[in-house]
Amino acid sequence: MSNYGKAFALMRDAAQGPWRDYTRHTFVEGMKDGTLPRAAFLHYLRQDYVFLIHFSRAWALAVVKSETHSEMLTAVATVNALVAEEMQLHIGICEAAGISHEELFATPERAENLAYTRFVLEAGYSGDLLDLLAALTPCVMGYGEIGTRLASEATSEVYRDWINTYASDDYQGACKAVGELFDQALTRRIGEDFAASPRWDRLCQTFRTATELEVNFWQMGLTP
Ligand SMILES: Cc1ncc(C[n+]2csc(CCO)c2C)c(N)n1
Repeated sequence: MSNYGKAFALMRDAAQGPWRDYTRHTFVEGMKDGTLPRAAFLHYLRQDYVFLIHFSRAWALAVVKSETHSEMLTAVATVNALVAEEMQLHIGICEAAGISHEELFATPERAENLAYTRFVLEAGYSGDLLDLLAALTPCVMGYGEIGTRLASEATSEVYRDWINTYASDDYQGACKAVGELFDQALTRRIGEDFAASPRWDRLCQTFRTATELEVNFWQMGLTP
C-alpha cells in the first residue's frame, strides 16, 4: 500500500473502522463515479477554504514546536504549499463557479469544520510536536490515499482535477515527507521503539479522533 512511514501505518491499523469510513465515504465515492451533486462539492470547497486557513495556522504551530532545522523545513514547506498552492486551487475553482474571493473568505464556518480544526490546534497548543502531528496526519495521508485510489478507479471525469491534485507526484511526495517527519520526530523524542512508549496509546487516540472528524467533515459536505 502507501509508503507514508511506519508510525502512520501503525496508527491507521489501530483506527481501521474510522479510517475506512473516512477514505471510502459516500462523498468520496460520489467523486469517483461523478454522482456527487455540484452544489455539495462547492459547499464542501467553501468550507474547506476556511478549514485550510486554520490548518495553515496548525502547520505554523508545527514550526513553533520544532526542535531541529529539518523539522522546521518540512513544517514550513507545508505552510507554503497550503497558503500558496492549495488555497489558490480553491479560490480558482470557486471563481470559475461564480463565487468571488471576497464571498469565499466570508463563508460562515460550520460547526463540524470548527470542531475539527480547533481540535487539531488544541492538540498542538497543549502538547508537543508529536501530539500535533498525530492530529495532522489523518488529513494529509487520507487525501493521499483517496487521490491515489480514485486516480485508478474513477469512472467519471467530473472531479478529475480534484483527484489529480491529490494523486500528483507533488502531493504524494509531500505525504512521504510528512511520514518521515513523523517517524523522525517520534524517534527523537520517545525512542526508536516508539510504539512501546507509554505515550503511544494517547497519540493513537488523537489520530483516531481526527479521523472521525474527517468523516464528519465529508458528511457536512453532503448537507449544504
Ligand atoms: C477536510 C480536509 N481534510 C484534508 C485536506 C487535505 N489537506 C489539508 S492540509 C493539506 C496540506 C498538507 O497538510 C492537505 C492536503 C483538506 N483539504 N480538507
